[in-house]
Amino acid sequence: MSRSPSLPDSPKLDIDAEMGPDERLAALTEHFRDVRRVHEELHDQLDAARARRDEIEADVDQLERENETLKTSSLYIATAEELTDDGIVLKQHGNNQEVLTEASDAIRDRLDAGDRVAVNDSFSIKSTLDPETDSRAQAMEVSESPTVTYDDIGGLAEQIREVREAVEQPLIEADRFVEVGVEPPSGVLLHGPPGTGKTMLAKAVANETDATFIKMAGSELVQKFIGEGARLVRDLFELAAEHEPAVIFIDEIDAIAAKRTESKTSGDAEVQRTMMQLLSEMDGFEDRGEIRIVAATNRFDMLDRALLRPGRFDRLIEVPKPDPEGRKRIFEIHTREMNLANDVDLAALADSVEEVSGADIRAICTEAGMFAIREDRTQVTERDFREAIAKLESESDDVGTPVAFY
Ligand SMILES: Nc1ncnc2c1ncn2[C@@H]1O[C@H](COP(=O)(O)OP(=O)(O)OP(=O)(O)O)[C@@H](O)[C@H]1O
Repeated sequence: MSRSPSLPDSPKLDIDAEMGPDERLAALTEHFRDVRRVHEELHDQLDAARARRDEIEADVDQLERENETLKTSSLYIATAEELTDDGIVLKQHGNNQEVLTEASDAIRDRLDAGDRVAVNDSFSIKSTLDPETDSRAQAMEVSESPTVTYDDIGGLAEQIREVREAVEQPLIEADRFVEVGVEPPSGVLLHGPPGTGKTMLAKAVANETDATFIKMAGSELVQKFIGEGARLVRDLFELAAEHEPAVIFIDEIDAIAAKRTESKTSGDAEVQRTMMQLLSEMDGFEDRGEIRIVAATNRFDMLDRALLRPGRFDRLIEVPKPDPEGRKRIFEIHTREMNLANDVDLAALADSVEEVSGADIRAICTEAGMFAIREDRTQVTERDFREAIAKLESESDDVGTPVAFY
């Protein structure tokens, strides 16, 4: 800032009693001239000061406006992926750019990996955001690392091989697909009776590829989140982009993608909109990077064929009920942690139950364990299994054997 100019000296009147009238008049005239000169100088200084004040006021206005814009300017949303000693690894939503940034101790203290934060242009964290409590969070089950492994799945060796080829390889060896010049399958559709391990397969592939598992149930979209289906489908893909690599699992896809002629809700414009949104997300999928989509249905016959076109669910994998060998393996898996008596013959048990699913076998094992607990025993015997089978058979007779949709 420029310094204020120094004030002119006050003029002095040189007059004394010995002066004659002419001399006094001359001195007074001289003094008057000096006073006028000083007055003019002061006047000029005042004008300059006023001009300077106007300039400063204009600067202040400008700074105030800039300050206001800075205060109100939008912040970007990002996810704190990792809190390291070197700083916080952020992934910005939308473009997925990853950066390493710093945060104040106050912010860092209340931040966990996976939290959403608001960042400015230079990626400094301005605030942390509350976990989403909206329908998006309710409608989707997100699991950073599901614990299911291929080893936990019995009797589906061929299906595991196909899922690995269609989902796992494109995720972990994306470059090879580019080198060879083939498009990996966009989506994989698992179809088969309830409780046969479709969800397990999707979880296992997410686990084995260290991908985030994001599940959405088609039936909930149309029953629970009425009017929000299309938006939730869009959010689902956005969420996956924020958590790459990710496996999107859409369970009961038939609820949003039933053939128009057969669907009870065929007239429902909302269901149609949800399905159109899904198709458009899948069609614009190529540039989505490390996201794979797995869907499941036990009503394959009902599916709108538009869903099965190339570039959409173009890999169909049937997940049937297990054969005797598969049943034995599933019995082994679900009794791994159980204290079995020597008389338990899992192969014989597997042979004696036909038409059961993996979920049924798990229920038999749990029920057999309950019989032992009820009788205060620590070992589970063959008889416990037989009684468990009889009990579950009678229960399924009570509710009626499920109609064979399939
Ligand atoms: N092949 C299998 N091997 C081991 N356990 C199985 C198998 N299939 C099903 N289970 C058991 O049944 C449970 C339910 O299976 P899962 O949810 O994967 O079936 P699903 O095919 O997705 O069923 P739905 O069509 O009803 O959603 C699993 O958590 C697991 O305990």
